[in-house]
Amino acid sequence: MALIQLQGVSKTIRRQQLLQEVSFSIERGTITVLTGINGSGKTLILKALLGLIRIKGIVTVNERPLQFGKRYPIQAGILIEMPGVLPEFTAYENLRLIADLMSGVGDADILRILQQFDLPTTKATKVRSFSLGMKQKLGIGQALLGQNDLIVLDEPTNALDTQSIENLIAELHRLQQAGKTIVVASHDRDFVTAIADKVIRVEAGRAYEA
Ligand SMILES: Nc1ncnc2c1ncn2[C@@H]1O[C@H](COP(=O)(O)OP(=O)(O)OP(=O)(O)O)[C@@H](O)[C@H]1O
Repeated sequence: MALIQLQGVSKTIRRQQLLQEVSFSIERGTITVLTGINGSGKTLILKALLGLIRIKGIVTVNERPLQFGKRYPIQAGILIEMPGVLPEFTAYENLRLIADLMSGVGDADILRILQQFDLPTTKATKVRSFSLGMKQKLGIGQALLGQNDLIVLDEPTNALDTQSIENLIAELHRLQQAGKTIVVASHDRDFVTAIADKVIRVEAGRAYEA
């Protein structure tokens, strides 16, 4: 049974049809990757399946239709567009803020994420002094923290070095083994090949199963 299904999803903004009859399913415990050139519609599809934009068509989660503006039915960790990190706080404090909103996430979980992505664990280093790649890794860490059923990452390899991409691949495989469902948008071919169970090619607002 699919965790998420998109059926005939279309989106028009100012008379421009940006998504056209997008239909595909996301199976539980799999890694689905949306790939395609800049502006093809990957981010809009991610927003549609998260109920973040109003659409025509149907998105079901656990076989129930999603309703715009209603609470999302499952717990999701999300990185879309710029990472939402607070510059005056340390990496630990940024993750702690999210952990405090969740139950059962302790210091050990936070430290494991910091170590996995080679981020400073000290109280001295504020995020304001982080490089672009470090901020991106912290944004990924925010999405991976906690017991999320679904993890959605938009272009996670942006600004990451080779070692960090390898760490991310290992972490995504580990999460998949733990039964998480992962959806990623990426135009990084090697990364896509390394992680994808299913590839959805997005072209001019249409989606094709590769
Ligand atoms: N709020 C909006 N208003 C008008 N056009 C929009 C809006 N959001 C997205 N678009 C347009 O929709 C198209 C798809 O955008 P989207 O962000 O989904 O692309 P993408 O495939 O994620 O691109 P990238 O690889 O650059 O992240 C683009 O042409 C974009 O300009």
